[in-house]
Amino acid sequence: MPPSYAHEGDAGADLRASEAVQLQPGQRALVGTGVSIALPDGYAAFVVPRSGLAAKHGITVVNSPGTVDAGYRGEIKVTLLNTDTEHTFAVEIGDRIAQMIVMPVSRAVFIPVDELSESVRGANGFGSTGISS
Ligand SMILES: O=c1ccn([C@H]2C[C@H](O)[C@@H](COP(=O)(O)OP(=O)(O)OP(=O)(O)O)O2)c(=O)[nH]1
Repeated sequence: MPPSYAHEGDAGADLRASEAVQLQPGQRALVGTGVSIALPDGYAAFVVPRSGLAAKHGITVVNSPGTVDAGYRGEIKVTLLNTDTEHTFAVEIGDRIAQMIVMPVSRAVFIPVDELSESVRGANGFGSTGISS
């Protein structure tokens, strides 16, 4: 089995294709990795694109970041998308198609309140900063 990380210090563990797929321009495909994991409670894994595939070939992950729940025991699959408008992209078995980042996560619970605490930003968003009034 190849090492999980391409280099010491990498945050993302390599996800490799367990099947060969041809991605036509604009086409997406759910690609198997042959990997199943059991994350500890309080952790999640996120499936994210590889920068090199994106920059060189326009290959991305449709649902990036794909969320792998701690309770999931099935095969991790990658929803690859070929954003290139001209070239078909060939995925071979064993190719590194994405990476997986494992992180501790908190689980949010919504609690209804009448008022929220004040902040400098308040309700301003969507490009509201850096504009002179
Ligand atoms: O890129 C991904 C994203 C998810 N999964 C697996 C692990 C995850 O735990 C499960 C469900 O993912 P998610 O919760 O995003 O799917 P959903 O569309 O909300 O469906 P579900 O009803 O199964 O939760 O699918 C993958 O293999 N790859």
